[in-house]
Amino acid sequence: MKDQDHAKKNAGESSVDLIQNGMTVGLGSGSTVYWMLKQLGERAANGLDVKGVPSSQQTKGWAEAFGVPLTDFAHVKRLDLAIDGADEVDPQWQLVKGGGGALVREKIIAASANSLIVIIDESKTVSQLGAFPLPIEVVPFGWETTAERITETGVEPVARRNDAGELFVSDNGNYIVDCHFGTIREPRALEKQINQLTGVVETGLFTDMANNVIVGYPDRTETFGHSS
Ligand SMILES: O=C(CO)[C@H](O)[C@H](O)COP(=O)(O)O
Repeated sequence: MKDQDHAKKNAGESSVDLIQNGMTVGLGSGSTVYWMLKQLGERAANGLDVKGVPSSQQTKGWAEAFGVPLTDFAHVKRLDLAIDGADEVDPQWQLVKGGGGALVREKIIAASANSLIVIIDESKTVSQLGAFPLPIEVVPFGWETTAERITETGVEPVARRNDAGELFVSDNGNYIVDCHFGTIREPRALEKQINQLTGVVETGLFTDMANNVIVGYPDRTETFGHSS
């Protein structure tokens, strides 16, 4: 296993220690979350009473494979906590997410949780957001015009495609455009600006949402936040 994978594994596994008996937990998406799910499945098998709400079809599949009991928003209105990865985390814990294309459901889950725990390997920490292309989910109808409106923010959006070269379709049936800002100086303002554009479903900027950040290294983790 590569050092980065060890770091992701450490961060993912360590986050499970914050899950208490009886909790309902939002389950994020991505390769760091994979390790969290694996560990959570083991804890559930050993008697931890927990229910998860998955943020993507991929997460749902992994959770089922690992034996993590699942529920949905038809049955729970609030989550005790959410655990999710990120593509970039700045010193104020503003996040860029959506590299895996699950940003809309991830944000609904984060907004419904009493606490958001972000699990990352050390490579995700940045002094300023923007090097990672910001994903924006857009409605398919007239998406070209939505992309044109997004250029008002000073960026040329690039439609995400799958390996076959077709437009990538999210779990919600929408498209994603990736925006190479380079530097995002005011994440809060940019998040608001983009979300007001007609045709935009959601952006991968998650501002003022994270409560804890667990940074994984190949040999340890560091936890930052209210309970650290
Ligand atoms: O936002 C996400 C998916 O939409 C992921 O949390 C993000 O891409 C990080 O993924 P990984 O843990 O695989 O590096």
